[in-house]
Order: sequence, then C-alpha cells, then structure tokens
Amino acid sequence: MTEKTFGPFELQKAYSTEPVPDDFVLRRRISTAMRTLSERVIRAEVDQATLQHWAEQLEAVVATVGEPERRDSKQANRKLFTGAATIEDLYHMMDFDPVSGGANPIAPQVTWVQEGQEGVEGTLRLGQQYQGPPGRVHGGVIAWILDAVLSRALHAAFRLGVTGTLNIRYLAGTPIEDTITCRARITGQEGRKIFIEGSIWHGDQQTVHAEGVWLTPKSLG
Ligand SMILES: CCCCCCCCCCCCCCCC(=O)SCCNC(=O)CCNC(=O)[C@H](O)C(C)(C)COP(=O)(O)OP(=O)(O)OC[C@H]1O[C@@H](n2cnc3c(N)ncnc32)[C@H](O)[C@@H]1OP(=O)(O)O
Repeated sequence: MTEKTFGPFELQKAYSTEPVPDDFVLRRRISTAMRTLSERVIRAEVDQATLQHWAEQLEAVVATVGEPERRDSKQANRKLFTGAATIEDLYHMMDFDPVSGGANPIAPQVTWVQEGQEGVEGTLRLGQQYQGPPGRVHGGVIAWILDAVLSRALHAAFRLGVTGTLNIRYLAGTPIEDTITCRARITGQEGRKIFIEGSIWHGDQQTVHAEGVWLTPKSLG
C-alpha cells in the first residue's frame, strides 16, 4: 500500500485527525515527563540529600541520551510544498513547535478549541516555571505564547508569513496555575502585510491585548 502524502492545505487537518506515529507517541511521553519534572522541581522544598540524588539521576539520563544526530527539518518543509509530506514529516513540522508541540518539552501545550479562517482559540495552563511577578505569568512568556497564537491564526487561514512586529499591551496580571484562553484573528491585509490581533483572557477578564504585522515572503507574495 502506498503511503498517504499531504500538501500545505491538508497540513493542519491531517495533523489533528491522522493517528499519531509510533515514535511520536514515545517522543510525547518523554516530553510530558520532562515538562512535569520541570514544574515539580521548581521551588520544591526538599533536603540536600534528595537534591543530590535527583541531580545524579538526571545527569545519568543526560549521559545516556548523549548527542544524537538530528533530522533536518527543512526536508519535511520542502516535501510539504510539493505535496509529498508523509504523516511522519507533518509531525516533524508541527509536533516540535515550542508553544503547542506535544513532542517539545518546553512547549506549554495550548489546546486548540477552535481553528478556522475566522480565527483561533486555545486554552492553556502555565505552571510555576513560567512565573514572573508572584502568582503571575512572566511578560516575556506571554509575548512568546501570543506570537505563536497570532501565527496560528495566519496558518488557520491558509496563509504563510513571519512575524514583523508584535505589540503587546499588558492590561492586568495573567495568573499562573489556572486555565487561560488565547484568541487571535486576522484583521486586514495590505499587499504582503497581514494584520493580526490577539488577546489573553482569564475567565471574563481580558489580561492582554496584542496586535502585529506578519509578512508573507517575497517569493510567495
Ligand atoms: C498553509 C499553512 C501552512 C502552515 C505551516 C506551518 C509550519 C509550522 C511553522 C510554524 C512557524 C511558527 C512561526 C512563529 C512566528 C515566528 O516566530 S517568525 C520568526 C520571527 N520573525 C523573523 O525572524 C522575521 C525577521 N525579519 C525578516 O525576515 C524581514 O525583516 C521581513 C519581516 C520578512 C521583512 O522583510 P522584507 O520582506 O524584505 O520587507 P520589505 O520589502 O522591506 O517591506 C515590505 C513592507 O513591509 C513593511 N515591513 C517590513 N518589515 C516590517 C516589520 N518588521 N514590521 C512591520 N512592517 C514591516 C515595510 O514597511 C513595507 O511596507 P510597505 O512600504 O509595502 O507599506
């Protein structure tokens, strides 16, 4: 049987509906364990002997992993644009995303509840490791997440571009350790410039407003 292949417009649908490849099931398990660990060790009140034990165990895992070769991610990208990407290629493109990729241990994991031409909405919960002021999310982390959320609105509308400018207005503190909602939508376009706005909400309270300009590459615009 020939393997199914995908082009750019099938990317997001296939990524959310096709079965997760076996190696990514394992990569996701590793990432989940690493994320859980980083949240649990932050400010853990334990004695010196316990810290010493954890340090040694973790250093042993790092030594076991060593420095493995990496797959070139440009290859999957090229295959996507010729309609020849396999589901494994799609996972290599999407699942290491630093904000919502299941196989990336630093990704806070946004759960997308809506993705379409009219905009995107996702929920997430940020732990102690993302704290800035006590009890609140670090402002740089907010910028990081919103860059990804506004980019997702671009991709959900089947457009491509890189962030040119991202302006953020912090309206109120965004709490850690509670569910927050992120939204974004395209508001306009002038030639290669695409205007996108986004927000973060805690319940009914908007805590952040963002707006930015994304630039479609000259080769595609
Ligand atoms: C189909 C679905 C597929 C999905 C597929 C998914 C794949 C999964 C990948 C996930 C990916 C995630 C991605 C996350 C989002 C990043 O993190 S992107 C990374 C961060 N951004 C960058 O690295 C961008 C770095 N900057 C650049 O490369 C270049 O400066 C730019 C932004 C491309 C602009 O360069 P340029 O195209 O040469 O621009 P230029 O011709 O000088 O100007 C064109 C116009 O844009 C304006 N402009 C230029 N620069 C800027 C700027 N920075 N700000 C505002 N306006 C600007 C100019 O004033 C000009 O305006 P007009 O005079 O026409 O009115």
